[in-house]
Amino acid sequence: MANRLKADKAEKKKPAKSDSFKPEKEAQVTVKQLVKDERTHKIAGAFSILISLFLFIAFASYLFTWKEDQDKVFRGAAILLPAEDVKTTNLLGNLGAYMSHLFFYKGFGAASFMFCSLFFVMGVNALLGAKIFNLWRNVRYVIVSLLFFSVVFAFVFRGGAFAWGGAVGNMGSDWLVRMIGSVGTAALLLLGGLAYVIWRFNPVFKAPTLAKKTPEPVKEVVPAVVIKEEKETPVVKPVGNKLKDGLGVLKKTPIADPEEEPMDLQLVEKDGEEEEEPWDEEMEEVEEEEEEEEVPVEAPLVTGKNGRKKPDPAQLELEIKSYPEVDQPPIPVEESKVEPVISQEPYDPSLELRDYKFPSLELLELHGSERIIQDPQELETNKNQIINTLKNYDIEIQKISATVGPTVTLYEIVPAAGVRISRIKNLEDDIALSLAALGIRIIAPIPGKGTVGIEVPNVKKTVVSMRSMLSSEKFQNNSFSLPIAIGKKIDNENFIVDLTTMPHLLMAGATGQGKSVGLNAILVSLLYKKHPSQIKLVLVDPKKVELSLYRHIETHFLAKLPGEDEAIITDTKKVIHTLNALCIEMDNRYDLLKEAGARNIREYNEKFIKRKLNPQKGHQFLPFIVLVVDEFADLIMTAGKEVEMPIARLAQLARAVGIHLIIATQRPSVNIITGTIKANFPVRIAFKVSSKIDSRTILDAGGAEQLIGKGDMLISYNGEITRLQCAFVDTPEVDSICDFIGTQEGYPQAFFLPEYVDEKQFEGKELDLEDRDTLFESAARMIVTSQMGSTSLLQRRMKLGYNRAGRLMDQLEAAGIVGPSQGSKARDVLVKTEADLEMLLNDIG
Ligand SMILES: Nc1ncnc2c1ncn2[C@@H]1O[C@H](COP(=O)(O)OP(=O)(O)OP(=O)(O)O)[C@@H](O)[C@H]1O
Repeated sequence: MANRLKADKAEKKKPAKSDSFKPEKEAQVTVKQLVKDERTHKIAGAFSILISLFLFIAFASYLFTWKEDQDKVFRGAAILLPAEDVKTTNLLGNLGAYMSHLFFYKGFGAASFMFCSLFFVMGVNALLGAKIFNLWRNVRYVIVSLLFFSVVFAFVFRGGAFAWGGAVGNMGSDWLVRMIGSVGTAALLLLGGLAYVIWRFNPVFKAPTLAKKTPEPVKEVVPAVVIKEEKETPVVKPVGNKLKDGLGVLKKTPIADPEEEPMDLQLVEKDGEEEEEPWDEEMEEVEEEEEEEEVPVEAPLVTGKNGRKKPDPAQLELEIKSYPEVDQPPIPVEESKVEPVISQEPYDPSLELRDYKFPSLELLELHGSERIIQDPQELETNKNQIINTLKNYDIEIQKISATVGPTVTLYEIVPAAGVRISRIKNLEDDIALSLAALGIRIIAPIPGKGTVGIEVPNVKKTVVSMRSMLSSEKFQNNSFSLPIAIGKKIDNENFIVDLTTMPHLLMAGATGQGKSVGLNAILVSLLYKKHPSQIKLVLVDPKKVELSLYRHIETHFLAKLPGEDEAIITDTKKVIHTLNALCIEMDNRYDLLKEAGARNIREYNEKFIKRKLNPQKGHQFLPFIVLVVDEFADLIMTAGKEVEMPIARLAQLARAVGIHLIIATQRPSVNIITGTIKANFPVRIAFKVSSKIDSRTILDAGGAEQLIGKGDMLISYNGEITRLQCAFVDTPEVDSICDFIGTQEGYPQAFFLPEYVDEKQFEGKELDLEDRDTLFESAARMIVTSQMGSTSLLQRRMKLGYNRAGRLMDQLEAAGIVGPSQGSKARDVLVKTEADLEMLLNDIG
């Protein structure tokens, strides 16, 4: 330390004789050391403050006593000598009178008060050992003010007896009057003063708008609330629109998609408006300066004149009406007025990767002809066989129709009057046996139809290419938050749904039946529709090969634990950590939502985009997180409850905060797909499984054992079981998509999940400052900068679990940075400035 001036070396050299009992000797202290010593600084600081006070009192007193003392102080410094018997009336005696005379009369007049402020600033900085005030700025101000005001005072009070401007002021004023005359001097000084005020405060000069009629919403925008809101977030200005619309380039969905989109499998929903909506706006940051705080208020007017960004009135009105409730809670009236301003400058989460290009459909292949092959011969044979078989069981048919799908054909039968459908259901196995064909599934009755369905595999099957699914109208123009193209139904309708409405997905199937292809289809759908800022994937792949292709997109789309090399998790221990980290992320997100008064991620992000949430308080745009586990059985076998519990917790609660799970398993037995898991995964997919029991475990119904493999699947969705042919995307296609994305500029690193620390590691450990948490210093800085001793703030900002954040807080308390816990209230922050903190951190080393 600088203030430790005892010389250790000199002491060491001394023999341990009688000398050792002597007190330590003062070492030679050089002037340089003395000047650097902090005690010297403190003394100088205190002295400087004292001078400032002294001058202030003396000057103030001088204002009243100058007349009486003037003839005495004219005698000069002699009045300070002991021999002189002179007594002045200044409150601070002869010295006070003399100094005031010096500063006022011979110096700068009343402007001399500026010296008090200068000494005060220097004193405070030196005494506290921190740059509380910017010294050079103050010196500049003082010099300019001394010169300016002394001249102004001298000019204004010309001819007065009191030295308002002092010698310097008089000199300046006289010179100016000689040069440009009195009027010129007055004008010049006025201009000088005005120029300073304009430069410093940049006031708004408004020409009276007599004839102009400003549109109402813009006029309403001025209330104080707007200024306050915009103050908290950096102001950004949209300057362009980059939405691409050409062939082969997919349109993006808006970030704040409606989460509760009703699922209608029959209707292809098109949202024409979406194509026109600007999405990816280039934005440029405007420097945040106190003086420019009014810019947001003026912004709509200014940008309104800019041809590119001027919203037409209809659009404005639409925006106001579209979010009436979101703005309600705090101050309904003001908020609705605020709306038009904010919506003009929304936050753009894609800004950081504004040049990101979505993969084009050219990267996908068409696997064979997309045309469904209808073989009339085959249809006729099957029809006859069905009729004959049923006749054998005394079941008469009224009508039979066929729908040819990509893999199977559905024969729909209307039984003759009097035939009970339950009878056909009971004969299901016998009929299947008689038809002697693989993959027959009988649906009796077809829900909502009162007919019986018999699905018979086609001899020639059609591969459903991912490309045809993604180029479909339904995929391109939907308003789903997380659209996934799964496959084609028997009637050739594309099965495209919103993952957020599922909200989680369980997938099972024996080996080689199409699970991995199914997972790829889902992931590819998401990659085609989502910007890297909108979604993050957590990939768990115990088999180590299935998902490894996605490592190329790590910095774009993957999330991982801090400090991990690999983003794709293959190790069971790390899976447990990751799942727990996701639970922490979920809890943190719930805190954010609560604070924002939002019910789900959609509302939250909407508010964030509209800049209604302050990033300083830990708010940020929340991307969706999709956890994909390929081979869940392996994990459950090795880690059991440790995996099951966090998965169940996430499945129960994570939907509202935008975390969705997709879990695949080869072994759909009851000890793997437990009741807890099943209860929380309402949507389940079954590829071909080896037994009816397995089928029941997944779907609560048989049938999956009769599928024919190669992506033939059943999905239990909304209480209905539908047969689909899964979309096919081959490994090279996935590879080229990942390559295409991977070669583009990504974020500096993968998205970090909160750090999860196994509490067992800390058990029994004493709180020891020597053994501080690695995040101690960053936590200390964050707490001191924000001056909020809140554990939940630490949790959110640093993405920590409650326990770790709590431990950090205890360590900060032990280090004297925050005060003791005060229950639900935030702790007091004892260190007030960053400089103090740096000193403290240095001290505790
Ligand atoms: N939707 C599909 N359309 C056409 N063929 C498919 C489809 N899905 C899978 N296949 C065929 O089945 C093969 C095996 O599929 P996949 O690798 O997805 O099986 P899996 O269930 O993941 O197997 P494992 O559990 O052993 O990894 C694929 O290589 C492909 O030839």
